[in-house]
Amino acid sequence: MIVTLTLNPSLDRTIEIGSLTRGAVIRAAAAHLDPGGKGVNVSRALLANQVRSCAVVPFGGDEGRRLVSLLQAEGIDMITVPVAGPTRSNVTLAEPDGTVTKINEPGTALSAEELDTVAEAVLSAATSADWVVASGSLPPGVPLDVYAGLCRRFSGAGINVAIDTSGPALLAAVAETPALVKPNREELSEATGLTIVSLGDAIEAAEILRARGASTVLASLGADGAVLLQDDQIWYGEGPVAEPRSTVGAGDAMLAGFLAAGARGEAALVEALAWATAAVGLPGSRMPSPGDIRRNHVRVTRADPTLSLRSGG
Ligand SMILES: Nc1ncnc2c1ncn2[C@@H]1O[C@H](COP(=O)(O)OP(=O)(O)O)[C@@H](O)[C@H]1O
Ligand SMILES: O=P(O)(O)OC[C@H]1O[C@](O)(COP(=O)(O)O)[C@@H](O)[C@@H]1O
Repeated sequence: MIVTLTLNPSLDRTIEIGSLTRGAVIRAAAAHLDPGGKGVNVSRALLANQVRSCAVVPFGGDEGRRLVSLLQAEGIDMITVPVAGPTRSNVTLAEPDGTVTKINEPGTALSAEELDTVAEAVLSAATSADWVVASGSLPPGVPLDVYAGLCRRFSGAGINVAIDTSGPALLAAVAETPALVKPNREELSEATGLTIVSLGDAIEAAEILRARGASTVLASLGADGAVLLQDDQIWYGEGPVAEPRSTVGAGDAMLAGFLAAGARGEAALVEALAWATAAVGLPGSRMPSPGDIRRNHVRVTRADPTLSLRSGG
């Protein structure tokens, strides 16, 4: 069983447009509303593929109630924690060539009492968990070491913790030896100060995170695929997407696929890439179901550090 924690969930509105012109009136071709936030999406992807999970979700205001009703409609197993501030809304502008522009609100502050209640919910759900996934940005006022505290709490209890966040919260968590971190290219670069233009740069940055405490690093590299550093092995993989619709949630689908496949080695990386590339082909942040996921187009090999990355760093 996999417990996910999303301290800063969102209502995700994805608006499909022809092209983005600042200052213009842009007529949208389509719009999608999805429940969002990184841990929420991991749970949605797991549910869509019949893997048991429990999502811990603070919610507030009209937006929060809408979020909970969307998650209920999907049949998500969750522990919801009512909080005073309204849940945020995040907007993505998606262009036909796959370019996305994301506007993520900061979210509203959680009080110390609310945070304690959320932490208790995670502890109670985690009694039967193999993994706890702590994912996404922190709302204002939440201590930057909150994920680090979870790592300390659960590594003592023999429960694996996966972290997908950025900035100081990522650095603090890495120091508490999480089983897994899933940075994207920007997060890797920010965490290490390295500019990442080749696979070798990404590997060097991931090695730094491992030296600081992360056991396994699954680094996603956008259209360039992903690299996995685990034990003494380094795997690289990618998969083509015939028609990109929206990359929102692709990283979350990747993490879900990796965990669903047992979180080890080449086979788990293939699964992670199959789920991520399937998500890119779906509108909004829709999570892929078994019928969307194709594994035979994913190529995973031993990593060649000299490989140049195509997409911008
Ligand atoms: N434009 C794209 N084309 C093909 N695959 C993509 C594209 N963008 C993302 N992906 C897939 O989704 C995964 C996660 O995307 P990425 O942007 O790195 O993470 P995040 O969504 O966490 O920022 C990538 O490793 C890749 O497999
Ligand atoms: O917590 P953050 O970093 O603001 O990110 C939240 C956003 O990320 C998402 O979880 C998508 O994440 P990815 O595209 O990184 O997989 C959205 O659902 C949500 O709006």
